[in-house]
Amino acid sequence: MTHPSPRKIAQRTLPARKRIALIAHDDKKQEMLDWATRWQSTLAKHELVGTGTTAGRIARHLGLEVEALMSGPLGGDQQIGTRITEQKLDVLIFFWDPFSPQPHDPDIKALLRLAALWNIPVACNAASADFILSSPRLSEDYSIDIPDTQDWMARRSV
Ligand SMILES: O=C(CO)COP(=O)(O)O
Repeated sequence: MTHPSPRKIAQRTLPARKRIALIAHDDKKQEMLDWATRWQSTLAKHELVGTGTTAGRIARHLGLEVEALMSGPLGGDQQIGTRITEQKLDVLIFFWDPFSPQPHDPDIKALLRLAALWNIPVACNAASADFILSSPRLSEDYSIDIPDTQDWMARRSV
């Protein structure tokens, strides 16, 4: 059964101090480290979280505090997705690898779906991540449209 898309929207405010998720697939980890090194002082002003291996490497190499969730193949992408759904994450930086199939491909697809659904800024490569990190909105409160969950539930008849 297909569901209609949400009809009514609500707002939520992304705080000035953003909760930013950092994730990179193995062949993209060095690129993520290089990118994070360029943005180190900016990233240090925000709250960082990541899938296990990515978070560990960024914390070790850059000396930044990064909350490490489970490694991606063990469910880390789903944990990040849960944070998005619970409105506890504001930005997703995910350098996924377009050349290597991943055992947890359904989890990756689910994460990207939730990021699209909940309208948070997402970067899947370094250029997009540069745009997000250089935006003045990164360090300001910023209001986004999200689905109105109460309206959605009220219209469900099953
Ligand atoms: O697989 C990942 C994202 O899909 C990343 O997981 P790790 O950071 O543990 O390598």
